[in-house]
Amino acid sequence: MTLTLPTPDAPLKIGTRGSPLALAQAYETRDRLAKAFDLAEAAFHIEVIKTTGDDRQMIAADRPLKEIGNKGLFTKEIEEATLRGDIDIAVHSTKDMPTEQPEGLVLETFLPREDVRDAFISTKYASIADLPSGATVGTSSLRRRAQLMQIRPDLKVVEFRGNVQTRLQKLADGVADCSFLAMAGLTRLGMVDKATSAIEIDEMLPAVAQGTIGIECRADDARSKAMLAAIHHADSGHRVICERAFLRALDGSCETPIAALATIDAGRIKLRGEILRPDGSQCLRTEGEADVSEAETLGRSLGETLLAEAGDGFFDFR
Ligand SMILES: NCc1[nH]cc(CCC(=O)O)c1CC(=O)O
Repeated sequence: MTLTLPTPDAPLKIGTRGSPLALAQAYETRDRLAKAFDLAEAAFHIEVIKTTGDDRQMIAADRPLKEIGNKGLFTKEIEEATLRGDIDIAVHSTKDMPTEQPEGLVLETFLPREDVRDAFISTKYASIADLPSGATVGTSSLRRRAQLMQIRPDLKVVEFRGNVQTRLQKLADGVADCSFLAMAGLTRLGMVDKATSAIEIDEMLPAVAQGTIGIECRADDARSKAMLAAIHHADSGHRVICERAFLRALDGSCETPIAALATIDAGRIKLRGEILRPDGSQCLRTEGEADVSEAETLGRSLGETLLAEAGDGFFDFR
């Protein structure tokens, strides 16, 4: 196949959400493609698409995410635009993506993974360990909530959402004593100085695919596939495929209390995973390793093992 590259008159259309982080991720994708194919910025068009997750009313700041129903909250409308051909490629935080893609779309491209850790953010305290008994934690993430309750059942959790600026304002207003964000998002926004400290993996295992940009396109779009192949980062891909297989086996989403992190060393992939009861009263952990070529199988088998161990109703609120 001869590749007909995009031009300013017939640009490659890149779809993204409109948040500052989403735009930064779309620009990174565009810049990597421009460099790989020696193209001008004008050969790309960035199309902002509003998703349910961006709808202010739908997602009023005090409404818990779990009530809204969240499979594909930040991705559905963008996937539909890709299928219609309104855009050619869709740039996502892989962490926000359901484990299955709609018929006709493929998710095969991942950019080099950023810092996978969560950030601790507070103007009063240096770290989780430094929080006094009964301190108030602002988060909307079921995973972070359950992990915190597991190690610090004395803490009080309040619902907390919004972009970095909103959260910092809420902290300044005393709505909570601390909050949490992914280090990757802060880094990509050039705001890593807003993190009070980075939380080590042993203290808080990150969400599946945290810190990884994933790019989706139509399964039959040979040009986009060929272009994306040039910017794919293989190791990040193996790691995310392993973690997402784990999540899929558990039938989880970005808002189930599930955490997992795969690492690669000398051709071997190692996965650590955990599931928690929403109130943090129980945490089941697993760990295993395999050849990198078995990344998906490793994730699935560890997920199946934990699922069997958990039994019915593990994720139910009680
Ligand atoms: N669910 C929201 C979301 N999706 C991706 C990121 C950060 C970037 C990433 O993890 O790739 C965030 C915010 C956060 O958790 O702080």
